[in-house]
Amino acid sequence: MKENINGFSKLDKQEKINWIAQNFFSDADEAVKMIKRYWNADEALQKLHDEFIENTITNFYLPFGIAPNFLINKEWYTVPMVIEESSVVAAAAKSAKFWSVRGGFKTTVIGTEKIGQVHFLFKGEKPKLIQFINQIKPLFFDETAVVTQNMRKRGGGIQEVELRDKTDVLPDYYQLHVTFDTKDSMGANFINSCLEQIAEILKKQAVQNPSFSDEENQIDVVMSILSNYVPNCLVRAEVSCRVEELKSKDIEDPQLFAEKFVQAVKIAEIEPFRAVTHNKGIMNGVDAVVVATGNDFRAVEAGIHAFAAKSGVYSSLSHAIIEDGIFKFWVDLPLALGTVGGLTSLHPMVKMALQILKKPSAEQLMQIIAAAGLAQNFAAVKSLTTTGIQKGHMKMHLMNILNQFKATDEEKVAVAAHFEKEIVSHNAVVELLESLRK
Ligand SMILES: CC(C)(COP(=O)([O-])OP(=O)([O-])OC[C@H]1O[C@@H](n2cnc3c(N)ncnc32)[C@H](O)[C@@H]1OP(=O)([O-])[O-])[C@@H](O)C(=O)NCCC(=O)NCCSC(=O)C[C@@](C)(O)CC(=O)[O-]
Ligand SMILES: NC(=O)C1=CN([C@@H]2O[C@H](COP(=O)(O)OP(=O)(O)OC[C@H]3O[C@@H](n4cnc5c(N)ncnc54)[C@H](O)[C@@H]3O)[C@@H](O)[C@H]2O)C=CC1
Repeated sequence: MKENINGFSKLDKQEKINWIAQNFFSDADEAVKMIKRYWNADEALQKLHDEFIENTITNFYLPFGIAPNFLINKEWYTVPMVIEESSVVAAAAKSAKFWSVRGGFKTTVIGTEKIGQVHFLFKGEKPKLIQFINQIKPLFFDETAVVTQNMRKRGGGIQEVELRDKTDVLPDYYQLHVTFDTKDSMGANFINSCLEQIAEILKKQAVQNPSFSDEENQIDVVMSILSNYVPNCLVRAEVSCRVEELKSKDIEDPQLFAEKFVQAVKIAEIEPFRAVTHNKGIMNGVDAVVVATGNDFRAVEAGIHAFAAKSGVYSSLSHAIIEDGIFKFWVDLPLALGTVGGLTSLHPMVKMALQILKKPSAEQLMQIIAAAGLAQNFAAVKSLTTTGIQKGHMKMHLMNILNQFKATDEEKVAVAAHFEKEIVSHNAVVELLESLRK
């Protein structure tokens, strides 16, 4: 067995598959068959997917589910969700339906500012640097005009360039902290292109600046890159109703429910161990729509968790209160999203997801995703504070357990009927299957 290789990238697709099959599987032919079973029958479509990333050997399916009945700012949305975990789509759908008859979700885009930074070292006198940056600042806009012209026509572009002194935390370290509006694109490539040009302008102008010493002339640019921390690209989603209106099939005593729910959210606000799981519940909804719409889930995850820790202590992203008999539950999320660019016009299922969402702008998508996150969080915390999470989650997970034990259709029907009234557990399902098979 050979576990390392030089020049793997230069092999063709079949050679890559053979190398994997021969080195990691006792039955190489079966492994090749499995890899190819996941190829798309349409060769052009397969080629498109092959070319999204590097060293592609096959596809990896995730389910594409639908959560209907989201009423957001009085408009109906049907929300596509791509996720591997059972009960998430059901929970989102259940919450959406619940809130649709209680006024729906109200969402607001609080800001759309994106951020990028040129990180550089300057060994010299700070007042001279400040004066220099002020002097050359117009060039950052003028000399990037070609790159930014289309974005400016859309009403976006570079908003501000600010010098930030970081020498108290790292010797000689300064930043050009640049803010952008990238309209309907996430903007990573646009921002990085602008930043690299801004860095060139900075270095070129420094060399030519007569008031700098020989050392000050040599500004050392360490890197130029967007930040995925976007606290001012922020959206709020909220739901509210009179406490008594919370009464439903699972909520017999709405006052008690509301108080316990608020308490559960407070615990997530002050206790990081709980906050992480609480926020994971929010991300169940957020990530599923982020992935379905072809957005960069790593960027979204990184930015949101940094936001959750902005006070210095990791805390809940959502909040709840009861005020004057009104139950109010809301979430603030930083979300840098695109409805153009990236994979949005390339991946056929992403195009379909965006079509189902009625071709949203980036701002509309921020609001839909925030609503999906809040819906998910409501469902989870509602279950946690009433029945416990396992009842509903395991009900949805039942099919996975049955498939794991290769249950036949008849066995599935019999087991599902049995668990209509019983709580599902892995052991209970296995025992029942074994008794059916005797
Ligand atoms: C699972 C449910 C929804 C069952 O809830 P239920 O009361 O058994 O559902 P129901 O049969 O009464 O149906 C009501 C509605 O729920 C939805 N629904 C119901 N079943 C389905 C289904 N099979 N397929 C699609 N949708 C379904 C659907 O909208 C349906 O309306 P309808 O379509 O009939 O008009 C509920 O128990 C629930 O919301 N549980 C919470 C589940 C959850 O949060 N899962 C996430 C995974 S756990 C986790 O990762 C996070 C966590 C919990 O740790 C976070 C935290 O700690 O905060
Ligand atoms: N740290 C990070 O998050 C990084 C992420 N990326 C990747 O970059 C990609 C996103 O970059 P983008 O620049 O958004 O995509 P992109 O490079 O595909 O560019 C989108 C382009 O669409 C055009 N456009 C057309 N209509 C527009 C409209 N209405 N509003 C705005 N722009 C419009 C603009 O020219 C814009 O620059 C993602 O795939 C992401 O994974 C790349 C580098 C770093």
